[in-house]
Amino acid sequence: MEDNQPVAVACDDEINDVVNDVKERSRDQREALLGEPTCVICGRYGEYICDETDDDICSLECKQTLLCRVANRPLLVVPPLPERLPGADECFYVREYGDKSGSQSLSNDQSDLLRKKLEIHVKGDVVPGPILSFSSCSLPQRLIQNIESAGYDMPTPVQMQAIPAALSGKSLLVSADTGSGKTASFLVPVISRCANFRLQHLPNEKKPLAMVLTPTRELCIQVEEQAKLLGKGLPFKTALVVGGDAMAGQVYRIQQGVELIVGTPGRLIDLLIKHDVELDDTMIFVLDEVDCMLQRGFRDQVMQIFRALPQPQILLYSATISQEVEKMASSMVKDIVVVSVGKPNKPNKAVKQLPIWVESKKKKQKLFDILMSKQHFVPPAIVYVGSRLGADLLSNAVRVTTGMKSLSIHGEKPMKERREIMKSFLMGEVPVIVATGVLGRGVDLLGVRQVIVFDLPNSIKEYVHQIGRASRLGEEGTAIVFVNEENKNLFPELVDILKSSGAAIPRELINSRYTVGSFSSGKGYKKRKHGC
Ligand SMILES: Nc1ncnc2c1ncn2[C@@H]1O[C@H](COP(=O)(O)OP(=O)(O)OP(=O)(O)O)[C@@H](O)[C@H]1O
Repeated sequence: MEDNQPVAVACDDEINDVVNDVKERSRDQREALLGEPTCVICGRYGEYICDETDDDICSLECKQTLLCRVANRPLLVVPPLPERLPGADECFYVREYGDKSGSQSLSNDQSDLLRKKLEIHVKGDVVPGPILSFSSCSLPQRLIQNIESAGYDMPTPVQMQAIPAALSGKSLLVSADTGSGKTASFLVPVISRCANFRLQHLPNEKKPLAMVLTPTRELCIQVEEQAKLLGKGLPFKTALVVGGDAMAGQVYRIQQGVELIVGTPGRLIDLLIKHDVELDDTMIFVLDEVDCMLQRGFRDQVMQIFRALPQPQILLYSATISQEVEKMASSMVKDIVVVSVGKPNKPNKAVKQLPIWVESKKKKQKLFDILMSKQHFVPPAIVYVGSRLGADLLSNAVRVTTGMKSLSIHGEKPMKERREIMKSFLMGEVPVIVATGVLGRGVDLLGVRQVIVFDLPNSIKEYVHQIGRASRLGEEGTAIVFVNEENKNLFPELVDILKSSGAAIPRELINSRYTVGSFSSGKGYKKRKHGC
């Protein structure tokens, strides 16, 4: 594949198959699963988008009903778009006091003070200062309404800095705690720039304008769902491109015209190779969980997609970013701005870590004890294990021993089942989920306040992400962590993390010969006073 060339090769037969696949009747369409768009008429799977209204629909039949309804609807019921949105390359950030929204923007000194107070660190030239409200950076009015409807009264610190910086067109490498609102901090500028672009250019041009890649299907589903919510009523459509769902529907959706593609790298490459998708208007490329996306395994696919794009603005995000990732990011684009909020690569302070020394053969019993203890178990909880088979076996054992409903989730399960499991977990029907790394990063599991790390992952980075599932936006959560000699490779870093979080450290971990060196220069760790 040549640099900057579309990856895809047209295949008319396949495209015809896709077009012919459109469902005629509502009853031909299946029920919607968790995270999928739903038909605005009948509630089934919203596989298509009605061009005239921008609504999700399941079939030609429902499209017809929708159009009839809209034709009879009083005019004002359809929310009006703002008369004129600012251009994509206009400066969105208002520096003076008292912009037209009535909100205030900050002087340079005030910006510096606010950054210091909120631990916002910025490296790079001419970076716009932080914003104090969503209305102070000239977002489309409808987007501001959608942000309000989502219940976001104020931007979080990472949003305060990353939104104006991304709106100014700069490429960013952003790190901030798990659960700190990073997703909206890239979606808001993506939606704003895409909607403005569409309003200013030929209405019949429908090539994708932005792309978000993430490592797992679950995370893609969630990001697309949030993008749809925030982009509602704007010229902003999305396509989800993940394995396990039929490619035909995904291709059809893209060919109908979308602004944003959210996908996993493998399926996206596959789709781009087999189908003709023109990427020459794609102006924003987002890598969520960038450290994972630039690791061996994903890196080649990610770079292949990146090279097919015409020098887009890049937005790279994670809670854990190493110097190596920073170097790679700088090699992707010149003048990248680095934003970090709080202490990089550290666990979220709102998660209380409770490490327990448990020999491998006793781990199961320890888990059952916790799950059966009213004092220690806080459902719904996620139990992280190291293997797919381990996840199946352990959730089975939890069911048999505790009598509690428990399900496992991992990459070998079919997509449909994974969606259903997530749905019943999020609806509170299942108190325990045993998961591999597929639920370790990025997923926003509202309601989860307890994580049990049964098998420590291979790296401390993954550990930081896993325990991060126990807290969203600073709400307190706990992470019970099983440790034993088998995790000796992680001891120095683990002890470091536990020390810096003020967690009690098990005696066996402190005394281990694999740890001892790491204490020689350290101070102030807490010794465990009570056994768990
Ligand atoms: N400004 C805001 N006000 C209120 N809630 C918000 C705001 N921004 C985001 N949220 C909510 O906070 C939660 C966490 O956000 P999000 O999932 O984006 O975190 P994250 O930083 O991406 O975490 P992770 O690193 O774990 O992926 C979500 O439920 C989101 O809807």
